[in-house]
Amino acid sequence: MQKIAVIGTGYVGLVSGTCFAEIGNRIICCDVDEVKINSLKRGVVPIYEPGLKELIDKNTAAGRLLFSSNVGEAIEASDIIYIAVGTPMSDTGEADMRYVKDVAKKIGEHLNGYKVIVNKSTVPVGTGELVRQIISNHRKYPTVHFDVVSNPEFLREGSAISDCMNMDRAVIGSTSDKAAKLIAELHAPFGTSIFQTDLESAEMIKYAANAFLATKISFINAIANICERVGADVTRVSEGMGLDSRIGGKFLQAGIGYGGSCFPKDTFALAHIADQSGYDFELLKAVIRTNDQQRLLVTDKLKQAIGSADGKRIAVLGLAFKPNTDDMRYAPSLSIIPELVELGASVRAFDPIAVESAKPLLPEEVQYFNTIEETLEGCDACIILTEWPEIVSMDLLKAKRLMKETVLIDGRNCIPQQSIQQHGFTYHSIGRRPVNVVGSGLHTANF
Ligand SMILES: NC(=O)c1ccc[n+]([C@@H]2O[C@H](COP(=O)([O-])OP(=O)(O)OC[C@H]3O[C@@H](n4cnc5c(N)ncnc54)[C@H](O)[C@@H]3O)[C@@H](O)[C@H]2O)c1
Ligand SMILES: O=c1ccn([C@@H]2O[C@H](COP(=O)(O)OP(=O)(O)O[C@H]3O[C@H](CO)[C@@H](O)[C@H](O)[C@H]3O)[C@@H](O)[C@H]2O)c(=O)[nH]1
Repeated sequence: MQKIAVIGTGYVGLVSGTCFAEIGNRIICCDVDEVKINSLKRGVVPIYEPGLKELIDKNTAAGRLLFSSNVGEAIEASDIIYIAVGTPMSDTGEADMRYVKDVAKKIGEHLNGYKVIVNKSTVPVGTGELVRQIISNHRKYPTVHFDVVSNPEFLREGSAISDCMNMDRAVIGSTSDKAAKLIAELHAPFGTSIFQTDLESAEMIKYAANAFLATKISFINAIANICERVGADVTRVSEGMGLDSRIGGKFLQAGIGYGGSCFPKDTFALAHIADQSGYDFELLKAVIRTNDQQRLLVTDKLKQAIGSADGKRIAVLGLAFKPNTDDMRYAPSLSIIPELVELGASVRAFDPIAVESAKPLLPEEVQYFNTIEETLEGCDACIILTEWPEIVSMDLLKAKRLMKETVLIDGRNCIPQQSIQQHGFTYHSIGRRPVNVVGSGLHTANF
């Protein structure tokens, strides 16, 4: 049993802290946000993540998982300190390091014995060294030692607990073999394979992994755009490509591009790190540009289908950046809906979970509904932005009866081809070819 303080109870701190408690450690999840900590103490979980509330309840009841807004006390009472604070995108695109620096200072001030400081936040190369310096500069007891480890997090929102419990690998970077071994042992109950390396390489692995996944997405989106022009079907193309084990089928789902709390900011941050190092990462900059352009396709396709959006009633299904989360960070809906409102459309929105997080971020003219059916009533077109299971399996026959015009813009290529064929929608996708159109070069069809 290790005594661990996890500093920062955002997505990563809360999920990884809870998973470390689940395997028998004593965890104090701490945060400067007292409102968040107080709600966690009352059993109210501030984020939506399947299975998280149940796991938190179980581990708090067992006394293994505690919450505190006294960060200093949590540091003093622990042997391993995980830094899991945010590193958001700054105005200039680089990672904003102010929270990591604040925490490092706090650790220095409360270093009352040997501790291993582990960085879980996604940070530029060199942060481990920076953290070491800040702690040293603020040490109350200069003879007390500590080691710094980089252990980046690879969980995905929506499947975070399973990702944490069944990691493909734990990346552990440190200059201290003793500290690296301690963190490797911490992961043993998960059965995780360990990849041990130096501090700087561990920090780079996280950015490189996210940038590579983002590249796969932008690549398949570019292929989808070509498919539309030449009459191929991107779904079949990505399936066929993915069967090559050197390529793999994951992250080849074409659509309106990536959003979320990580890919947008981490691609920008890596491009910035590259610039600073004197290397112009043109490839990554093209990935970012392709992603920005991809979400513009929605309104282009809408105009193509219904002409002007002015005065039209448009249903938007799905607001979160992906299913199974209420996270709205860099969600495509945040740029597409304001554009629709600007074009004069009356927007009716549905999301099974994310409405409350979305409302403050969207124009006040947007109307929200509790069911897909209510949302679709009298609409001139329906746009799918998130592939929630209830949206993917919506009753298209009912939808057809409720809507004024049966126009469907599927930004996630998620509606089964057969359903579209059966129900006579004017269907626009991102590079899919309707099943009954052979070799026509068309990407839209009226059945
Ligand atoms: N969200 C993800 O899915 C994910 C996955 C892998 C890695 N990451 C990385 O992990 C880090 C955390 O991401 P997140 O989404 O959990 O962040 P978040 O922004 O949701 O939460 C960060 C938390 O840190 C707290 N905090 C800020 N300064 C603090 C301080 N001085 N002391 C104590 N608490 C403080 C904030 O109040 C907030 O609750 C980021 O670097 C991110 O890139 C995120
Ligand atoms: O084939 C695909 C796969 C994903 N996406 C989009 O890409 C974004 C990110 O999806 P996903 O990676 O599933 O979610 P995140 O929770 O953002 O997780 C990513 O970002 C985290 C934070 O760094 C990392 O820990 C994870 O490993 C990494 O997958 C979402 O908008 C998805 O819709 C696609 O468009 N096509």
